[in-house]
Amino acid sequence: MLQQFYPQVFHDYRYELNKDMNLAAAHFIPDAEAGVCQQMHGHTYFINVTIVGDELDRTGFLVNFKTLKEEIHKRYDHSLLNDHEAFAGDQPDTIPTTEVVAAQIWQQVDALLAERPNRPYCLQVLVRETPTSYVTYRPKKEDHR
Ligand SMILES: Nc1nc2c(c(=O)[nH]1)N=C([C@H](O)[C@H](O)COP(=O)(O)OP(=O)(O)OP(=O)(O)O)CN2
Ligand SMILES: [Zn+2]
Repeated sequence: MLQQFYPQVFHDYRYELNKDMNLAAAHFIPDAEAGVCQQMHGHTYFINVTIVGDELDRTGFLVNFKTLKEEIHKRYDHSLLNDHEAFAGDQPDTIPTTEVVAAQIWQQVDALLAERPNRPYCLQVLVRETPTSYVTYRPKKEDHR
């Protein structure tokens, strides 16, 4: 299946965890460049997050798969993305394009992981908006905690 193709990130952490999820959401891109996508429309977004680390927590997890799903799926499923504060502005980094959605999910997941004593790290977020279009977001070296 097309959605099961993942770009590999090379690293030397001991553990790598991947969590897939689907969510249904609507959006619109308020710019003439977006053509028909200026009109509100929906997607079943496919999301994959890649988490790495050298240490596990006391449960033997890098991070619980369910925690990741709750953070992302619960927030955005069956919502209009433009209604969320992060996507409500008119600056390029607040328009709910696939690129910005991927970057925003990275920010959220990074904030969540920063609180964990075993310090896992999100190395990649993949957001597929349609069967033919996806974006991967990878933090720069200077974003590393
Ligand atoms: N760089 C980006 N380009 C476009 C985005 C985006 O988020 N980043 N988004 C859109 C629209 O929201 C649209 O929903 C998706 O566009 P597209 O892949 O063109 O959709 P199609 O299903 O029509 O693709 P086909 O391969 O032509 O069937 C537009 N551009
Ligand atoms: Zn769209």
